[in-house]
Amino acid sequence: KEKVKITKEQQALMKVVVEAYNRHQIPQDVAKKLLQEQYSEEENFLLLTEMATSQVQVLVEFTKNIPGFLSLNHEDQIALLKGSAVEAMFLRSAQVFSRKMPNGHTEVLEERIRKSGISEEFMTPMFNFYKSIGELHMMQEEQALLTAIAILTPDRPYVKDQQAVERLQEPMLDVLRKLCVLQHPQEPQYFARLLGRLTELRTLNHYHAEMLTSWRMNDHKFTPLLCEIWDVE
Ligand SMILES: COc1ccc(-c2nc3ccccc3n2[C@H](C(=O)NC2CCCCC2)C2CCCCC2)c(OC)c1
Repeated sequence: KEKVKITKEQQALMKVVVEAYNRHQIPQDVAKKLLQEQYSEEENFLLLTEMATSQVQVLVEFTKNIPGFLSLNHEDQIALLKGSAVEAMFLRSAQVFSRKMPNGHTEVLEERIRKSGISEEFMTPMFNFYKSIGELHMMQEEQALLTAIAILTPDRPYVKDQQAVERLQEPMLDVLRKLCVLQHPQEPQYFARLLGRLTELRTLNHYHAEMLTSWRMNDHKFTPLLCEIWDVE
């Protein structure tokens, strides 16, 4: 049985990505806000657009710290950010949702989200994803690397130099694979399950614009940054 070993370079790569991931956290905690009180559908939509706008800004800062990202062709940098922003947002939401909370808080949070204004048909795929992320009990290193791997997806629309993106994504996949073997020795399939979540994320991408436009309220207003990143307005 070959002894899996994380090299010095891989340790350094992981350290850079995890520190960037932890540095760029959402300013105030949306879960706390949602647990404090019930908001109207309009207030919830505003809260979502505010949180999502700040999350996109945080995502850009995180991405700039991914080794090699800033050396990519500039149009490709934009294509990767635009292509992964919604996935990164749902990945972050899933992590917020599956955080350990005092008894009963997760149920209250789920109820508040169910009643937030989002239409019924999207609840199942969204909560299935949140729960499948929760079941993995991901460490922060795994969360950071998985987010970087999602951003560095070579086959996003309009990416010209896919090989250059693959060359950045592969070392992340290698260190994540080794980390999974070392942290979850009893579960050889754990790495494959993590990557399976990225496939599930892509389906949420597909629903995203409709989730927003079908929010139970009139006159959905978006910030200019969200209009750029989301396919709305
Ligand atoms: C497009 O449709 C939707 C629907 C629900 C969510 C969602 N899922 C959540 C799970 C845990 C906590 C918050 C959650 N949220 C909204 C939010 O604020 N999401 C933030 C986005 C940036 C990263 C941190 C989370 C809430 C939902 C309740 C009403 C107010 C917004 C969502 O987040 C993409 C997008």
